[in-house]
Amino acid sequence: MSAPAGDAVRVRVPATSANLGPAFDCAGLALARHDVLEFSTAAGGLEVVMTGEGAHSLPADESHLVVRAFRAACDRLGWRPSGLRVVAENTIPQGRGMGSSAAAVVAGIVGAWALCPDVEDVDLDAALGLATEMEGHPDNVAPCLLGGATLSWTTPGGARAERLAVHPDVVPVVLVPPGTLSTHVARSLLPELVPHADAVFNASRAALLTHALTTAPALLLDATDDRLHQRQRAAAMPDTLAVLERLRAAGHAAVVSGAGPSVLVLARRLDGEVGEEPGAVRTVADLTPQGWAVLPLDVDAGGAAVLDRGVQVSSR
Ligand SMILES: Nc1ncnc2c1ncn2[C@@H]1O[C@H](COP(=O)(O)OP(=O)(O)OP(=O)(O)O)[C@@H](O)[C@H]1O
Ligand SMILES: N[C@@H](CCO)C(=O)O
Repeated sequence: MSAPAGDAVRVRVPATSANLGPAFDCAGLALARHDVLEFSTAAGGLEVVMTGEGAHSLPADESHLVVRAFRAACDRLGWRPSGLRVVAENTIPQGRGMGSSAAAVVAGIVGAWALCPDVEDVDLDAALGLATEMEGHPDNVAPCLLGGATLSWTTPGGARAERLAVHPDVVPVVLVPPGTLSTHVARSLLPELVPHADAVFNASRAALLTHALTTAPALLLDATDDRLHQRQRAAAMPDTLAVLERLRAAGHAAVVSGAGPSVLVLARRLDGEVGEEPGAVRTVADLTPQGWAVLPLDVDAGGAAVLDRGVQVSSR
C-alpha cells in the first residue's frame, strides 16, 4: 500500500481524568480540552511541528510519543509512509493528571488508521488494545478514544471498555497546580500489597461510583472515596492532598485526577440551578490555592475524532 505525498488528516483528542477516586486503573472521564494534530504523508523523512503545551520541551524526532504510536499502528496495518509530517496544537497540560500521554498515544494511532490507504474506519477494538499496551493501563485511553465516562478492563484477549451515560447535573472541575508529576514516579510509590479491608472499601466505593455518576450524583462524595492510591502518593504531592481534604471536608467530591497532581472535583448542579456556572464551581474556586488554574470542563461525549473527514471515530 502507498499513499500519495500530501495526503492529510486532522485528529482531535480529548483530555481525560482517570481513577475518579476508587476505580484505580479502570474508570475515566473524557473532558472538553483537546489536542489537535494534523498528519500528512511526505516524500521522505519526518517533520514534527508543535505549538502550545510541550512545544519547547518535547522531542521532535522518532522518540516523540505521537510518532511512536503512529509507527506502532502502521506496523499493525502493514503500512509505512515514505515520509511523515505531524503538526500538533497541544492544549492538554502535560504531567498534570489530565491524560496527556494517553491523548498523544490515541492521536498517533487514530492518525495512522485514518491516513492509511484502503482502510475505511478506525478499528476501535484494535486501537484500544494497542493504546493500552503502550500506556500500560486502559483507564485514560478508553475515554480518550470513546468519549464520556468509561469503565475499562483487561482480558487475555486484550483491553475492553464500556461507556457510562454521565448524569447531566455532574459538572467536572479540574484544579491544576503549577508543578508536574510523572505517572511513572507516582506509580513507583504504590505498595505491592494492600490490606483486605482497604480492598473491600474500594470495591464498595467503585461499585457505588457507577450508580452515583449515572443516576444519583448526590452520592458522589461517598462514591469517590479511596484507600488504595491517593494517600500512598501524598509525599510526591502534599499540596494536592491538602486541597483534596479541604474540598471533601466541605462536601465536594474531590479526587486526585489520574496520577496527579491535579485535583478533579465532580461538582453538582443543584435543583433548579440554571446558567453557565453552577454555585458549586464558585465555592470550589474559593477553596483553591492561588496559582492553581480552575478549569470547569464539559464532559467530552464523542472522544477522538477525525475532523477533516467529518467522521466521528467513536461511533459504536
Ligand atoms: N502531546 C504530547 N506529545 C508528545 N508526548 C507527550 C504529549 N503529551 C504527553 N507526552 C509525553 O507524556 C509525558 C507525560 O505523561 P504522564 O503519564 O507522566 O502524565 P499525564 O499523561 O499528563 O498524566 P496522567 O497519566 O496522570 O493523566 C510527557 O512528559 C511526554 O513525554
Ligand atoms: N490509573 C493511572 C492513571 C494515570 O495514568 C494511575 O493512577 O497511575
